[in-house]
Amino acid sequence: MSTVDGSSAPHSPAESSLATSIFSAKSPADSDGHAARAAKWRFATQVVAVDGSDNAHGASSVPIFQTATFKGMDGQYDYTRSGNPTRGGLESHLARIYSAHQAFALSTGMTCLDVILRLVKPGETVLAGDDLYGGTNRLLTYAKSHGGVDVRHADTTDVAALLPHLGEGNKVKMVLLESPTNPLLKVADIAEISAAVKKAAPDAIVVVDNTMLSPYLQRPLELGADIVYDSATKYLSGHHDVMAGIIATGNPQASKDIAWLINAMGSGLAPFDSFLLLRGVKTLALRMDKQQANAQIVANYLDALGFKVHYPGLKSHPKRDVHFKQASGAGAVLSVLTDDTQLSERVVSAARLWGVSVSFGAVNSLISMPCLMSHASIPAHIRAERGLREDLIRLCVGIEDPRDLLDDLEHALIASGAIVPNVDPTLLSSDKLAEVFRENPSQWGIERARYFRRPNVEALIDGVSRGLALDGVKTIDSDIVVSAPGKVILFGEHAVVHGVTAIATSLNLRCYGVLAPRTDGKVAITAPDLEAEHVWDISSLPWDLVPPREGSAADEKLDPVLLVALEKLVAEDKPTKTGASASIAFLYLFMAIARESTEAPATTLTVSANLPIGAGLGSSAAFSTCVASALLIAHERVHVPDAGSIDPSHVDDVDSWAFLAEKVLHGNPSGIDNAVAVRGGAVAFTRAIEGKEGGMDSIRGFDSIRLLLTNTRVPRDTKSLVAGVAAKRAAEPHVVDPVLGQIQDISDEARGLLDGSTKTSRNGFVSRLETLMRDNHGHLRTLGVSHPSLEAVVAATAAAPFNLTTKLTGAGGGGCAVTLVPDTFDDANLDQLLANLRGLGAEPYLTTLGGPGLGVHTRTPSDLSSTLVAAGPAGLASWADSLNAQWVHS
Ligand SMILES: N[C@@H](CCSC[C@H](N)C(=O)O)C(=O)O
Repeated sequence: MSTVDGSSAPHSPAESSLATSIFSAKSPADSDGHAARAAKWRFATQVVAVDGSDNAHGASSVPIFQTATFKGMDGQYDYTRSGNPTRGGLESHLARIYSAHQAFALSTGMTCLDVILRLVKPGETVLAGDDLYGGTNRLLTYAKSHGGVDVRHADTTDVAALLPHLGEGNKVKMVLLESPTNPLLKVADIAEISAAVKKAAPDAIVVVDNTMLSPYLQRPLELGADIVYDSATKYLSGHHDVMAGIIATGNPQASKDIAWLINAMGSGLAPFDSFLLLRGVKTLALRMDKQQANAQIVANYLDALGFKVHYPGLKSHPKRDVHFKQASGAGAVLSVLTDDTQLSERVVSAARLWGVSVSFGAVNSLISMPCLMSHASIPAHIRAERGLREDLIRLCVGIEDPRDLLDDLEHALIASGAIVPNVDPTLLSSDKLAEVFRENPSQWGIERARYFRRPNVEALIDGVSRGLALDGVKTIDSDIVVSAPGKVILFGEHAVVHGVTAIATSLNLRCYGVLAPRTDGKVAITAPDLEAEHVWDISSLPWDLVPPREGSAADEKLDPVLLVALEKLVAEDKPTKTGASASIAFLYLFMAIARESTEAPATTLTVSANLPIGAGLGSSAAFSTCVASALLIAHERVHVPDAGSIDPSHVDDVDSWAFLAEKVLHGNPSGIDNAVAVRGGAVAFTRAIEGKEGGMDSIRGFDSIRLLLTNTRVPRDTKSLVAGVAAKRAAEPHVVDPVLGQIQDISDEARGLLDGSTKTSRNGFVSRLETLMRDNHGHLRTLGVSHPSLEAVVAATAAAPFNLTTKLTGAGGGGCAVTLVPDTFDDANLDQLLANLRGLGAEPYLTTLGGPGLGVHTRTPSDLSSTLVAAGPAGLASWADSLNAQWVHS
């Protein structure tokens, strides 16, 4: 019985708990920070790294202290019932991998439950699940009949079903859960139940039997449970050559109580068995990965044959989302119904490679009939009441080659008559199936199974292997952190449609993205501002549809077939329109850049922006730039220097991919928004029209200027505003054409000011820009695209003492206005102006014009995704600053 850190272990044999491990009692010197690094080891490392360095002879595995007694009166150990170094070594190791305060090794899983149940006094209540292992049910029944304990059962998949037992007047001392349950694989929300119990019955403890998953896949103490136990006979030891049980406790009181009971009862694990368990546990992660991959293959196979399969790894599992919220895998036990008990018996008897045996968790696969075997001790009528059907077959999957497992299972299914291979589906028409269903619903399940053709086993295995990353998942080493700015059109909106040059500049309101590694073969997007939250198996994406491509730049056109396939795929999750567009754009780039599934890195992209979305300020281009740059960096197609700026050819590549994403989002964008988002500064854009040559020129190097950006919050319809100007031009060319000419002059002059070819002082520069803005706004008013809400902002900013110049930006008809704020403008006046604008119902943002484009953080600490989301739009700027300003830009 050992503490994780060895610190609170008793030192006198006279005390009840004596089991401080010889391996954790003293810590080796930690001059190189080893302890801090070791604390971050992943599970597969921790489980192997048994700390055996402190034993007297340097034995590299924990020795077996096969002794009942220890000499002396003041040593650490006196009697093996109270403590033994081999058991102590095991317990120290397990405490760590369970994230426990203390761990205890006992003789079996049922001994663990026996010890734990002794915490309940006569008259107190144990509230347990309604699907639970037969031995658990037996011991609970005994506690009721012989110990005066009030034992109740409820459906633990529904926290509401537990609440009536927990409130005032109830004496619930213990809530006992399995998740997933044995054998129906029902899932309880451990965190939700633990929180509900703590609230409604603060003195009650939550106990979880974690045997079905082991601590590798689920650690209930981290979810709020007080005590966890496992039958270590199963996954922990892994070879069915030792019986053992583990109790892991989450707090000092539970540890103290359990330690006392184990010593008093003498239920601690024997030294030789402790050694066997310690040996077995080292391969837990390795075995479990293979076992659950095989289980997924078997579950998919039976599901494809039309059987009702209970397995949290199947999409049809009703609590799949809850399961994967609390566990990192579906486990390796599944159960299946045939609708006919005798048929099930024939299937089980016909299996050869699958051993007919109770228990699970060993490296070899087992098949059983729970009602006749592991759960036979539950009376038949109670089994029926609890939905445990007699025809249920339990499959406990091992590490064999899955092709042999499927072959043996298929042989058993055919031999028993459960399936007929490769029946021509036309022989069993859907009409015929409907008829069978009407006459005999239970026969329908079997006929339906017959209807299905044999699944393509190789494809099934391949898909699962890739999905679960058995062939080595491709991912990235650490988080990739990128950012890109929004934009405003400073001059030339609307006129640009008619061939006039428009000038857009970047803002220091930005979108930030973190691309983080995953190890599960999936790709995900989390963009709360865009309502995008999706995860996909990489292997399930439509890779066959990715168009072939040469070179590093993106295609000019979107592939319509891939686009439609992705639209359908994303629609399955019923997203909002914005969420769907963002997800499709991300997936399109994810696939088109990778080209093949084997090249696609398992990652999660998390995105957040302090830029208003859908206000004409280039938020989608900033998003597209973040997606494109993060993915290109992940594929090492864009290299990020430690200092200086990103290579211009790489910047061009990012721009081409961001433009492609913009096409997914907007159909036919001009490209000006992504050009600004990628390059920053300003861009002069002229559309090729009526034989006139177009072009896009970057303008860099001008000093940024303070800008007040005011969102009127009046929604606008860009299409009809653009059409309105075209109609006006057709009707009144004598009015509109001269206006367009004057706007061209404004853009030309502004370009000269921004690129430095027109020399002037800083004040002259700002004041000339103000004049040009005032003129341009007047022209836009003439074109009919202003709006009372915009004119109210113009008036509010022009009023004394502010005297500032404002112009609408973008489509007009509402939307946003921009106001230049000269360097000398008084702060108190600025505060007053912001308040006045808010008073008009508008949303003002103080920002600057002309900041940098694409930014990439050069030395990224890990786990930034959650802090990015937690920062929220208002905290993003300080979040970015907190990354020590180690950014390089385009
Ligand atoms: N005869 C035994 C059956 C043990 S079942 C073991 C294991 N927990 C399982 O679920 O297979 C008994 O009655 O306890």
